[in-house]
Order: sequence, then structure tokens, then C-alpha cells
Amino acid sequence: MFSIIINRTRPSTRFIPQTFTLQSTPSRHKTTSADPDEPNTDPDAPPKLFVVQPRFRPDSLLKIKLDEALNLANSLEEQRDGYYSTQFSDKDSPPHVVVQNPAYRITRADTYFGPGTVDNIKCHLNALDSKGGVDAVFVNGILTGIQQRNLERAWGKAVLDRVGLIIEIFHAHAQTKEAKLQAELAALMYKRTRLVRIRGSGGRLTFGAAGEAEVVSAKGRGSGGRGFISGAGETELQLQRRRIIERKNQLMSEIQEVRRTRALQRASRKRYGGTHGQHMPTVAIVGYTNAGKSTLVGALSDTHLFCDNRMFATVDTKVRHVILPSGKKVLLSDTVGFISDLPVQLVEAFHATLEEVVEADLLVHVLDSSAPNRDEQRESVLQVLEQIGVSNEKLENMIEVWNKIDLEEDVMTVNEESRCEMNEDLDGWLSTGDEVNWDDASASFVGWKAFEDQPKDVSILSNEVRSDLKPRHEVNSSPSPSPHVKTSGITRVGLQELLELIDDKLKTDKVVERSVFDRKWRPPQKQDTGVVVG
Ligand SMILES: Nc1nc2c(ncn2[C@@H]2O[C@H](COP(=O)(O)OP(=O)(O)OP(=O)(O)O)[C@@H](O)[C@H]2O)c(=O)[nH]1
Ligand SMILES: [Mg+2]
Repeated sequence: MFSIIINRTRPSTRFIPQTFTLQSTPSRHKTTSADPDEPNTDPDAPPKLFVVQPRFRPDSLLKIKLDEALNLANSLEEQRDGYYSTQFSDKDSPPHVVVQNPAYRITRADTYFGPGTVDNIKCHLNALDSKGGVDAVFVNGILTGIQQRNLERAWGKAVLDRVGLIIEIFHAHAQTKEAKLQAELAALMYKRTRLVRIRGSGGRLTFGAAGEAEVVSAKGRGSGGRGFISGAGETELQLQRRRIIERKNQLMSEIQEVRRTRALQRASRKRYGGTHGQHMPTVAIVGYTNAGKSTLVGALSDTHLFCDNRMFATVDTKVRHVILPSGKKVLLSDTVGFISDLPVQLVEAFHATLEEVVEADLLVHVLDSSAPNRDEQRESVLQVLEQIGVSNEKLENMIEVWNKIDLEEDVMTVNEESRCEMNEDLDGWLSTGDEVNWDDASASFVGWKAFEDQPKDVSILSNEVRSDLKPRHEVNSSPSPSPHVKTSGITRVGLQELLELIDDKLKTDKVVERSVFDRKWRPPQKQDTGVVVG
């Protein structure tokens, strides 16, 4: 999708950013080596990213954000013949730098970061160039098209923001036709927001450093379907837009077909899989990426599902049969994981996949109990569930599972830790209604660069940063809900309990809404007004 491996011998399957064409990196490296300084000439090697992490406070939160960013950067890798070339655990941490967070100041419209930070990052990139260089810079924030283009120019590298990288990972990990179509659609919608006019050679307004007007497609240059010849008088911007719309329409109709087939399969699974004339209930396993959903579904159903420490290891839905303690047969559906700031383009494009969740009779929310930001992860998942249209009734009925219980050793959540740090550092100068005294604040946070020139007006801070600054009683106000059951997909602790709980939930009479496709599938019958599960 992006031109981060454009100079390689095999044609790239990635999007070409319209604003930047990557210069050849001298002496590429062979990537099977885990050494980041080793030369890499393999055209299929995963791209090497330099991670730029804006600073967060407290330090515990920064560590979480940085870990996630490094994990995301290492997760971008395409499978070859069904395998990744590198074991995730063998991968080194990508090169990275923590910089001032523009959200704590007024974000610059042109370059996102201030000029000092931009130069600082350029110095890091120059230093890395002497060791073989990197393919692209990953900024763990959300950039506008203009900011992305200006940063690419300043650093001489392709730039990916959080949304762009997550979309790239989905695209790289997609295995089925459905997932590939949806990932391409998401990338296309993202690309549409990045169309930026720049002055090319000869001073004319154009796209791309070389002035090329490319068709945007995950299948590579010039594969964007019909409409290659631009209409008379059509500007390059219009041409780009037209090609995107054409490809989008084509993808949408293919996805619509997939969606229809999926709905029919779902209906038939339910109708014919059950016992005593009842339909077979579906239980969707949802949760933050890497929470252990696939491992848990595999363990519950005694089948193998691909599990990996890479983020978004699963981007397709897999369904498995399970027999509950009561003897009832149910379908467990393992699906794509969520993340904070999940790109809206992905949520829209993956509508067909996410419909499995909306249509499920029961939801099981799997949380990584060892994650220090467990509460934040819970919130992110609930937000996405609401966004995709899961009913309140289903949310209330949802089972919350704390997984990876084998790893839980007095984990202090970030909320607890930040409370402690904030209580220590903010005591005395931050209370309800008080104005923040930034001079005192910076004095309290010795060595905290991001605090050196904070704005005096808290209202200009982003929501995320403002919530960081909540007075103590507000930070304490939302105690962590307790789980319904604690499990480990590895040691199999809690699995029986979880199955019993699912059994119980499905026994209670619930009217389950049927999909449009269900209604179309057969002539209307009396029971179509509502189906009793259990
Ligand atoms: N220690 C421990 N590790 C686990 C457990 N469950 C999963 N893991 C590990 O956590 C990593 C992620 O597991 P997955 O099952 O792929 O997680 P997922 O939620 O399906 O992730 P995505 O598909 O990327 O959303 C893998 O390396 C698993 O081996 C558990 O209960 N305990
Ligand atoms: Mg998975």
C-alpha cells in the first residue's frame, strides 16, 4: 500500500503514497537476521520501521503506549506460503525515540511536531542510515495528509501514522478473499483522505514526488480497475478521486456478495446445526488484540487456531463447535481484535466480518488480565462494540473473562499506578476548580521535558491529555469491574467454568433479533417474530 519497499525487486503489493516516492536505500539487508544492523537484500523482508512515540504521563502510561507502538511496528509482516519469515519472539525491538507530545501543546498544522523535534528525528534517521537505514517512520499519533507529506519531505522517508500502520497490518495479515477485499477497501478510504496537491517538477500541481498520477490499489500500480483514461479537462486530483471511487464501488459490490453469502451461511448454520429443532446459538469472542481470544477458542473447542504475539494475528472470523456441559451445541466465533483508536475506515470496511459479532446470541469479552492498561483496553472494546451497533441488551448480558490468569502476579493497573504517581506529584496544586500552575507543575516533574513549556490554558489540551489531568477524586471514581470468570488459554484454568457460564446465559430466555438475511432465507413463519434461545 505504501511505498516503503518500492525499491525491491518483486513488485510491491502495497499502496504507493501519492505524496512520496522512497529513494533507494543503499545496500538493503537480508532479513532473516535478527540483527537490525545486518544488510538485508530480501525483497520480501518485513519493512524496517523507526518508531516515534510522543511522550505520555505518567511514565507507566508512556511505557504502555511505547510497548504497543513497538509491537505494532514489529507486527507488520506479510505471510509467505502461510508462514511468517521471523518468529515474533526473535524480533528485536525496532529503533525508536520518545519525543515531546504535541497534544500537550498546540499541535502544528504543518508538521505536527515542532521544528526542534523534526530535526531531532532527522538526526536519528541520519545515524540509522549509516547502519543500513530504515524503510519508513512510524509516528504513533494521527497525522493529517499535509502533516504526513511535510514530514516525509523533511525526513526523506515514507511516514506512517497509527491509522495507516494498523490498516497496513490488516492488509498484510489478511488471508481470505473477504479479509483482503475489506483491507483494501479500508486502505482506499484512508487513501482518499490523504489526497494532497503538491507542486511537482515544472511547478505544476500534481501528486507524488515524481509527479505521477497513480491508480491507488492494494494490488499495485495501475491495477485500479476501469477508467484509466482521464476525461477531458479532468485535473489530477479529480482523476485520483474518480479512480478511487471506481475501485471502491467495485470492492463494495464484491464485499456485498461476500456479506450475503456469509449471512446465508450463518442462517444455515443456526438452522441445521441445532438439536430438537432449535437453532444453534452463536457465541462471539471479542476483545482487545492479543488478549488471547484465538488461544481460548482453540482450547475450548480442542482445535487449532493460529495464535501469535503479533497484533491482529486474526483478521478473519473462524467458527468452532463446542458442546456445553448441558449437552447443548454452540458455535464459538473467533474474530478480529480491537485496539484503541481503531481506524474508522477499518470498522466500516470490516462491516461484514463484524456482523458476526452483532448477530451473535451471546458475547464473551476476553481481557488480558496481565495488561497494565486493562481498563483502557476494556473501554476501547466497548466503544467499538457500540460503534458497530451491538445492542445494549447484549452488552449487559456479555460475559467478561480475564484471560492469561497464569501471568497475573499482583499486576498494578495503570489506573492504580497513575493514581499513586498523580497523588504524589499533584498533591497540593491540582484540585477541583483550581487553575493549573504550570510553573509548579514543571518543577514537580523534574526531567520531564514535555512539561517544560506547557500551555497555560487547559482547554486547548486534547481529551486524552485532559483526562490525564483529572483531579484525584475523578481518577479514583471508576473502580475496575470484576470479571465473571478468570481463565488461561494455556494452562486451561477456568475453561469449564466459562462453558458453564455460557450454558447458563443461554438457558435464560432471550429474544434474539434475526438478521435481514434470515428473514429473506425462508417464507415467514410464526416463530420469526422472535426466537427463543435455550
Ligand atoms: N501466558 C499466557 N499466554 C497466552 C494466553 N492466551 C494467549 N496467550 C498468548 O498471547 C498471544 C496472543 O494470543 P492470541 O490467542 O493470538 O490472541 P488474540 O486475542 O487472538 O489476538 P489477535 O488475533 O491478534 O487479536 C500468543 O502468543 C498466545 O500464546 C494465556 O492464557 N496465558
Ligand atoms: Mg486471534
